[in-house]
Amino acid sequence: MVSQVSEAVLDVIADALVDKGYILLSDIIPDYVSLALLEKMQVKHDIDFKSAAIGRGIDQQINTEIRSDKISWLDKQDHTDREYLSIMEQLKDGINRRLFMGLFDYESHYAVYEPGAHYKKHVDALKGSQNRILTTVFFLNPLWQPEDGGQLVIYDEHDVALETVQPQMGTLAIFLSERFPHEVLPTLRTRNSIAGWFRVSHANHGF
Ligand SMILES: O=C(O)CCC(=O)C(=O)O
Ligand SMILES: [Fe+2]
Repeated sequence: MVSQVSEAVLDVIADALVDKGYILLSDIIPDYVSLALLEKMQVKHDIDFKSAAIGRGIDQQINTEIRSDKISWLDKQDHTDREYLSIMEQLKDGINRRLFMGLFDYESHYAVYEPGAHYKKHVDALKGSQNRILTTVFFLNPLWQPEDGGQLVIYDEHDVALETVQPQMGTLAIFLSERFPHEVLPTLRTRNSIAGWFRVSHANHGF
């Protein structure tokens, strides 16, 4: 079954990206999809999650002072992943139709933050190199409490905190990758999420 994102929701997302550059949504991904994704993460855990690296290409390195999550990339061939990716595809097309952003593809990974893990403040798009335009973070943690930590804090260009997002099951954050520094506060509970990036192609970007 492929779930549909309504035109009205796509309008809301596009308007928010123009007005503020980000949006937090809580009911865009159906529960049966979120539950399947969470179940898959829990089953896969310790099988092929790898320590996440920072940087790109030959500069890539693991630095647990900066980030200490473990990741596994989504795969179009997988039935459960495909359900999520098809919703992201609808977002891509809907946003492109409204805002002409030229979003071209989407890469995403599951991420597990074990107790104590965090990701220090950073910006997802390093000048020009990866063509990341829009970041998505989808959270898969039922019954999260503020005292569990692990919040996603989104800052503005002047490092003023704009939002402190609880990583609650079903919440999707979308923000412009170059504009918003953000961090994951140390978590006290195992924290599951899917981080993803809509990118423009090299050809579109003029490199
Ligand atoms: O999981 C989150 O809340 C954000 C993760 C993140 O910033 C990243 O993977 O780049
Ligand atoms: Fe990030």
